[in-house]
Order: sequence, then C-alpha cells, then structure tokens
Amino acid sequence: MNNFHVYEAIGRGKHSTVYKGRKKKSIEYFAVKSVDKSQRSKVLNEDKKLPENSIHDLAYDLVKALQCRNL
Ligand SMILES: Nc1ncnc2c1ncn2[C@@H]1O[C@H](COP(=O)(O)OP(=O)(O)OP(=O)(O)O)[C@@H](O)[C@H]1O
Repeated sequence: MNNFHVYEAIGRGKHSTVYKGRKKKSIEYFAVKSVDKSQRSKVLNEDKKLPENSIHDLAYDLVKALQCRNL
C-alpha cells in the first residue's frame, strides 16, 4: 500500500470499500480495494472465481493465438 496514493471512496462491496488510487511517481490510476482483515480470505477467494464463460473465452483466445504462431 505504500506504493499508492489513495483518494476518495468510489464504491462499496459486501465486505470492502473501493478507493481511487494512483501509483506513486506515475500517472496510472487503480481501483484500490480495502478489506477488513477478518473478511480477507472470503473476499480473495471470491475474486479468484471467474465466470465459466470468461474461462471459455480465455481458452478460445489462447488456442487461436497458438494456432497463429504455428502457421
Ligand atoms: N475497477 C473498478 N473501477 C471502478 N469502480 C470499481 C472498481 N472495482 C470496484 N468498483 C466499485 O466498488 C464496488 C464494490 O466492488 P466489488 O465489485 O469488488 O464488490 P463486491 O465483490 O460486491 O464486494 P466484496 O468483495 O466486498 O464482497 C463496485 O460496485 C464498484 O462501484
């Protein structure tokens, strides 16, 4: 967190608050999610889950990219 300037809250989740953030010494902006420590594992596990169609789309793109390389 020391690498970011954190500005105003831009959203709230069930167990978290999302802030506007900027990486220090850059003009890159990020959404910075702040989670209560007691809810951390729950939120991290939720964010790891991708919808099934996203996984399918990623797999399709990967296969296409590999096919292009082998041409
Ligand atoms: N990348 C982003 N850019 C802008 N706003 C965002 C971004 N990510 C989250 N937000 C805002 O923060 C809100 C809550 O974020 P998020 O979707 O992570 O919540 P959640 O998954 O429902 O909650 P939790 O993780 O606490 O269970 C969103 O509804 C949205 O308004």
